[in-house]
Amino acid sequence: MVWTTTLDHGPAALNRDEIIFAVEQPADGEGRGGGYFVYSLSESAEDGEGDPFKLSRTSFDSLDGPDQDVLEGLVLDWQAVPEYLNKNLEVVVSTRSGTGRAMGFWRVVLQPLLSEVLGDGSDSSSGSDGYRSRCRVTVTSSADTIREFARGLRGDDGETVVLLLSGDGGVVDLLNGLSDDGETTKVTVGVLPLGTGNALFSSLHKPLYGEKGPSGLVLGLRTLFLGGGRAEALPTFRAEFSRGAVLVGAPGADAATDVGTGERSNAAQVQVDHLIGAIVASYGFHASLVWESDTPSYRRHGAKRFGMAAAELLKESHAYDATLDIVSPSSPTYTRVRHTSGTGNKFNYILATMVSNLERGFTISPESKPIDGKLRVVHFGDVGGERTMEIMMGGYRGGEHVGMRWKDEDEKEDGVGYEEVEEMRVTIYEEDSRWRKVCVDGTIVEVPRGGWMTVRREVGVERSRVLVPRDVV
Ligand SMILES: Nc1ncnc2c1ncn2[C@@H]1O[C@H](COP(=O)(O)OP(=O)(O)OP(=O)(O)O)[C@@H](O)[C@H]1O
Repeated sequence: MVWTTTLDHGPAALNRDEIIFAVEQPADGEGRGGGYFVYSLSESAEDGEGDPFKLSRTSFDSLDGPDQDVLEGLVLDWQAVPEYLNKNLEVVVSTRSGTGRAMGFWRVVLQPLLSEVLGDGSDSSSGSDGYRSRCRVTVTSSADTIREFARGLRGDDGETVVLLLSGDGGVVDLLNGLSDDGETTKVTVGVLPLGTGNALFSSLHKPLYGEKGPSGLVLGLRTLFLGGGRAEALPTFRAEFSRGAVLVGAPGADAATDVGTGERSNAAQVQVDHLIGAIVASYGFHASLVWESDTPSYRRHGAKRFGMAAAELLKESHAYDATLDIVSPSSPTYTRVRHTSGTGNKFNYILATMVSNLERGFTISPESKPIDGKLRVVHFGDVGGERTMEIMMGGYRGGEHVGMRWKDEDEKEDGVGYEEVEEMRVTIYEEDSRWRKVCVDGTIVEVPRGGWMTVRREVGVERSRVLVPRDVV
């Protein structure tokens, strides 16, 4: 464990983006002591060498100095720690998320901070038994661990807070493990972004992200410890699949086992009839990219794996044989979506989302706001690899792709479709199973030829609550 306590640095020694929070130290009866402890986190590059995390505590007499404006907004009052930190804490460490840093983060960063803020029960004179007696840690050992864990929480009456050290896959595992259509569960989830894309986290924190600024983990810790008790209902959608749809594990890995939503047909194929999601449901380039980039050799590269796998996929420039029908908020029936590009009846991209960002720097749905509960679809036709690339680059420029339009050689006009929907249905006609993968929040499902996926916004359903940063919603 790297736990560096630095007591002799002045304010200029701190990197303001690394500051998590500051706490005031009580002075003794004679006015000695007092001042502040400032906690900060430095991280090494995800795919770099050396210790990934270093947590520091620095002592100051006062907050005066160059970082005063930042520090004053980050003071944690010992007497007013967020009320959810006094509930049962369930920490979930997802060992396979991202580049495998979750366990290190728990040991080196989160556990010491919980001890500092809540006490660890070792000081009997404080009269507090600390957080340890009400904190349980679950470390994943398989693709089923989080679902199993979540099943054990069903029916929770609001007394549990899950601190999820994972990416989006952990969120969807949790939601689906919790989801039992007959029972309500009231857990509150705090996400510490240790996955690759971390779309949900990045979208919830988007208003706080600048060009540079604090890392996702620093922001996640600020939300957790300074959140001011903000836990909001997490909007969700329900994806349903035609008969014969199966869950697919990462390429080359053993298939996932039972998801609690379908029946097992054999060891490698688990039937699935529906999944609950909160982030994204897609078919085409995005789903293929998520699936094909999930190999150990790509994973090693962190978020860069998407770009690397994208380059390979774009070379193939596959046009997906499918139809898309949508139900808009103003119409009760399905309308067929058509594009004129290329063959005129194929798609490169179909993606429904409830969030703005798929990664911190990649805005897929610029109109989406944190927790707005709206489902939006981005789609385009058979435009080829080069134009797909141009469109995707618009996502890295804040979502400029959604306004893109063009004319092909035959003067046919087309563009990127972007609209709010209540529901969408994708029907897939591909022969080769490689091109029949759909993605729900990172989980891959293979749909049979002629089969479909529908995605419907859930209205009036609260499956869990999620911690949101102060001043965002
Ligand atoms: N030890 C393990 N063995 C197999 N699967 C695991 C293990 N630990 C976690 N998992 C699964 O791996 C998946 C990790 O997905 P997660 O989304 O958290 O990371 P990611 O794919 O890197 O990030 P993102 O989805 O944000 O891009 C989860 O579905 C989780 O259940």
